[in-house]
Amino acid sequence: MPRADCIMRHLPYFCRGQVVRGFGRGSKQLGIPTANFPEQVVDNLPADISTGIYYGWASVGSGDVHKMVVSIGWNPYYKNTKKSMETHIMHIFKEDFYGEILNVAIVGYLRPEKNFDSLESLISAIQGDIEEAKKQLDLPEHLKVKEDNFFQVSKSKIMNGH
Ligand SMILES: Cc1cc2nc3c(=O)[nH]c(=O)nc-3n(C[C@H](O)[C@H](O)[C@H](O)COP(=O)(O)O)c2cc1C
Ligand SMILES: Nc1ncnc2c1ncn2[C@@H]1O[C@H](COP(=O)(O)OP(=O)(O)O)[C@@H](O)[C@H]1O
Ligand SMILES: [Mg+2]
Repeated sequence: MPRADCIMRHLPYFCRGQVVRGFGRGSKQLGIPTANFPEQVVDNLPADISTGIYYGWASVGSGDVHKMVVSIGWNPYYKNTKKSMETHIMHIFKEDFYGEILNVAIVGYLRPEKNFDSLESLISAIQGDIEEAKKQLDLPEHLKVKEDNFFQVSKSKIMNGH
């Protein structure tokens, strides 16, 4: 079976988890903050979901649903030894949201993780991913996932707690 089919079989893929601290490189070095999931969430991904760069929708707590890009893997540029799953949300937040619940719906695959010979080329690749994701997410098949019950449930659950 072609590689892309293996990935697509799982999509859309929904998951939620608490936002934890990573290495603090996302915003400081790259200018692109990524909300990192705990190890447990990463370990629970389907075994055959490929590492790489994906796009989809995300919300924080019971907040609005925004476009996002997510990187799953070992960040070859930084040679991480632990697999991570990091989401950059295409939205300006007033403050950090460590400790909050991040809801993520992955709808499409962009590319495998790569190594780069400079920080500038890593940054421009990520910026290219963001532009491509924004375009893809305007397609009707992807837009409908934004309205999925997954995001509604996260709202009602949190409201019931008050
Ligand atoms: C859309 C996107 C694409 C990425 N692509 C790569 C990649 O190809 N290679 C790589 O080493 N890291 C890639 N990264 C990961 C960045 O290196 C990572 O976000 C950065 O190390 C921040 O890590 P931190 O949250 O632990 O601070 C990507 C991140 C995003 C959001
Ligand atoms: N648009 C955004 N997308 C993702 N995270 C954001 C965004 N805006 C602010 N943040 C905050 O920035 C943090 C990620 O910054 P980053 O530099 O990647 O640090 P870390 O290594 O701790 O993940 C997130 O956990 C979140 O609290
Ligand atoms: Mg991060």
